[in-house]
Amino acid sequence: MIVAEHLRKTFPGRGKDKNPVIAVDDVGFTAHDGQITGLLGPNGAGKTTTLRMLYTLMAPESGRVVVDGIDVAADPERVRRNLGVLPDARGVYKRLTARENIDYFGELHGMPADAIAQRTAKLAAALQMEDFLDRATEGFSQGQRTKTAIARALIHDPRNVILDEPTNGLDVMTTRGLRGFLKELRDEGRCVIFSSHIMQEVAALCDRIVVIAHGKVVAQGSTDELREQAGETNLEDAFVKLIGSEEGLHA
Ligand SMILES: Nc1ncnc2c1ncn2[C@@H]1O[C@H](COP(=O)(O)OP(=O)(O)OP(=O)(O)O)[C@@H](O)[C@H]1O
Repeated sequence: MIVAEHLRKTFPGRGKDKNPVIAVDDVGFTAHDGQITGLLGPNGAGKTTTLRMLYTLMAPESGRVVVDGIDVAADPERVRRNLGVLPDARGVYKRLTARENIDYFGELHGMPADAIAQRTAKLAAALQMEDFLDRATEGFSQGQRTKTAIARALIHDPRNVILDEPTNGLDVMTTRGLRGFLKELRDEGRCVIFSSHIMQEVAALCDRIVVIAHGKVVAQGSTDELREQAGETNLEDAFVKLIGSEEGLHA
């Protein structure tokens, strides 16, 4: 379970505009085990910055993150052992094959070789990676790189999974496959959080949706609860009302 409490992050102004950028402003939500939680918001809403604070890459200016009862600021190492992260920059090593990329992370987590091999086989089957598993990742398509980065993030079988825009740039079939995979992770009882700027994406997949705009949580709940909060029967109308724009409505 991941709890975000009153998170705030400001960046100094750069260039001509010296005003600081308030990227995240009092963001709070709980992502439960056995559920998929979606962070939905338009470009620049603060999703990536929020996720970076959740997965210990960036310290919040105020507020805190608690993962499975552990305060991230107090014991980031322990938290990281129970997190699988797909960052916004996928960053696969291009000289290595997909399998070597995955193995490397398994080794960093101190896993024995046979456990790495077994887990890789399971992930490669679930993500339909068998065709390219032993190819060097240089020249990989965006979907192949994303799948490699997801498998690498999950090699150590983490209880909590955080994915930044996992379906970005993926084709319809790959997206369908990935959705099924995320549902499996949820059904295994894991806590899954992902960000997206596409309403249909989160509506199709998430048990809970946290709607973020201009660094703030403007609404959260199930799709039914969001419709109710917005006073709209149509989900699309509800999102437009909550976010205040039509951005992100069309995939
Ligand atoms: N390192 C940084 N330095 C300065 N400003 C930043 C930095 N990181 C993020 N920002 C600003 O903070 C705001 C939130 O950015 P963030 O990347 O969190 O949004 P997002 O919701 O993930 O957007 P997108 O969907 O476009 O990826 C934006 O205005 C962005 O320009």
